[in-house]
Amino acid sequence: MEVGFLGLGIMGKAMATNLLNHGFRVTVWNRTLAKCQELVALGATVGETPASVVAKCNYTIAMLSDPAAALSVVFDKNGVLEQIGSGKGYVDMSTVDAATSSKISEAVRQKGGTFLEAPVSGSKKPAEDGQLVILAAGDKALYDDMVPAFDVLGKKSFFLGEIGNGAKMKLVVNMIMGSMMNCLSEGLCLADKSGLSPQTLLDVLDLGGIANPMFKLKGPAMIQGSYNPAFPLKHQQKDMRLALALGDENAVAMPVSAAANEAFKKARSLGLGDSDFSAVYEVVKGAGGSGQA
Ligand SMILES: NC(=O)C1=CN([C@@H]2O[C@H](COP(=O)(O)OP(=O)(O)OC[C@H]3O[C@@H](n4cnc5c(N)ncnc54)[C@H](OP(=O)(O)O)[C@@H]3O)[C@@H](O)[C@H]2O)C=CC1
Ligand SMILES: O=CCCC(=O)O
Repeated sequence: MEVGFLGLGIMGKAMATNLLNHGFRVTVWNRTLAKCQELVALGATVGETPASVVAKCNYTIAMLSDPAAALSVVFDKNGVLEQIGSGKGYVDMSTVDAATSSKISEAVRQKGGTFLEAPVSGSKKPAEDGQLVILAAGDKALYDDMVPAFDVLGKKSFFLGEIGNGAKMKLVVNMIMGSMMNCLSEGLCLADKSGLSPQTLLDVLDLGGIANPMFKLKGPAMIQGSYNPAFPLKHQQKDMRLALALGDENAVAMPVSAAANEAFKKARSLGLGDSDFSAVYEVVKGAGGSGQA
């Protein structure tokens, strides 16, 4: 199967590499074109623009940072829309809001193409290992066509129905994850300040009912103050912002998530946007450290 791939950031690079390793023919494009060279070494071909990738491939996947990037790659000059049409499918796996996804879907369909949103749960390592969870919605025939690629990229894919449902599911999941990360940060801080070992706290958590892979993976690095980005904090804050807007639309009060969003915003203001999202621990430590015991 031949696929185009737009966006070679942390996730896109891992996903495109995986497809190449499994025998897919892949044509890549990235805004910073130099980043394509690593993929060329693995057998990829380079497209000079998103439009040229779509012209070459019947199926094109995008993995871009945020709604602005997702829209730009489709609607701007040399964008996807210039070449999309009958017989061509476009699959956006970026995390965006439902309105962004709907706008892209309508434009692609107006040109005769098909569209699927397919954001993913799982980070850099699951992307490298083909263990993502794919949350697809939109054109069912395109979903069926993409199953061979999804089987390589993920351990499970869901088809969630109409456009917007994949985006919303992803935002709900990441809203929960961002709140949990803040809660873990407060717990580590509280353990430390009250004379307990943060590592022992992690050991206790891992044996109980709230054990989870995120605490197990991120906790030890947080204790070391190490925030090598797997999931950049600026993207987690974007997801909190979009999830809170979804709560607003649906009149759902989310005070816990709103507080978590403030902590991520604060972290961004401290220059931690490109660090891993677990760097929100630095904000919690700062707040916790300013007063008397
Ligand atoms: N990292 C993770 O753990 C996960 C991330 N996601 C989601 O996947 C998406 C990608 O994440 P990730 O790979 O981590 O992000 P990165 O920041 O590593 O990569 C972002 C990509 O978007 C491109 N980009 C940014 N702005 C524009 C623009 N205006 N026009 C064209 N291209 C643009 C970048 O190009 P350039 O190289 O030129 O900057 C790069 O290819 C995000 O929506 C994120 O929320 C989902 C699940 C997990
Ligand atoms: O959007 C990023 C999700 C990261 C994860 O699921 O671990």
